[in-house]
Amino acid sequence: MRPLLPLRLRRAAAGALPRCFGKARRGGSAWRLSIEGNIAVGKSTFLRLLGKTFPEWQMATEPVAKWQKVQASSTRETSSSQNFGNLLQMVYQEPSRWSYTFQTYSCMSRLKAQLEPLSEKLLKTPDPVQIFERSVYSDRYIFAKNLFELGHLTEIEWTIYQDLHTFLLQEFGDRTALHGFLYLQATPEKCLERLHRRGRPEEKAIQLEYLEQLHTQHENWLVKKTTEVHFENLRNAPVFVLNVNHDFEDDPAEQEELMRKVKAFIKTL
Ligand SMILES: Nc1ncnc2c1ncn2[C@@H]1O[C@H](COP(=O)(O)OP(=O)(O)OP(=O)(O)O)[C@@H](O)[C@H]1O
Ligand SMILES: Nc1nc(=O)c2ncn([C@H]3C[C@H](O)[C@@H](CO)O3)c2[nH]1
Repeated sequence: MRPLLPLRLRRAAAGALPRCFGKARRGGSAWRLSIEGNIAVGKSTFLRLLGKTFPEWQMATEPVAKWQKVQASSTRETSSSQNFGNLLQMVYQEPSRWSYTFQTYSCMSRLKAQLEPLSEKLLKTPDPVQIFERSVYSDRYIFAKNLFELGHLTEIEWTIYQDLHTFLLQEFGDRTALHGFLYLQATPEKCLERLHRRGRPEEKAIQLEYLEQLHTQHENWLVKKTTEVHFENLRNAPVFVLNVNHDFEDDPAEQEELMRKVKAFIKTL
């Protein structure tokens, strides 16, 4: 495994002072964070709030629509109109058949999102920040790991997935690295309540037990740090835990407080 310097050391080596927020733009870079959290905890809602509060930041939503309608990527010769199916529905209906396919596809779509160049607008911003909804890391250390532990990924599938994941992340190294994580934390019961309220058809059969398993995976990776991770920069990345059990959607004071906390966290990076 090629050793990767922790990102903050690489920034320091390149002359950028990691504690100085204003220097983040040197070398055309931005502060890169991922929002992590259980299904329906409120990541998209939180991302929209961040977008409203900090319109100059660049946000990358989770590409759920692509998973719900898998299409061939278009080339000059082919049109991308053919729909090959709803992979999200397929993985929930038949997890042992479709988990490997899903994780390969979701990992690739997250990798593409993390490799997107900074927008012109962001490049003109003095303190550029990019926020991703989940990451190539949650793909492996939350979902794929959980599916393997549940027996939906076989030993051989899990081995190949991990091999591919490690290879891709080592190859793209710096370009996929994140400076920190915003972990939206709520009880699995609260997530189930929100999941039912949202009513996404593919998720109808999700039971509390699945959300409990995913909650444990998040806690082990981001809070207890007992999950074995394979990337030096990931081991050292700061995690900011935000308790979002409280329904903040109609509470502007709570929203303001959450946004203030995020800004303060970024200033510590
Ligand atoms: N803090 C909150 N208070 C009240 N309702 C919320 C809150 N956050 C989210 N919701 C509601 O919960 C539901 C799920 O939220 P959202 O779609 O943002 O979750 P998510 O974490 O992005 O889900 P997924 O894991 O599927 O991507 C939505 O109906 C949303 O309106
Ligand atoms: N199996 C599986 N692996 C993933 O990496 C993954 N990421 C998200 N999801 C599911 C959760 C929501 O239903 C829906 C939107 O987040 O997609 C995933 N499911």
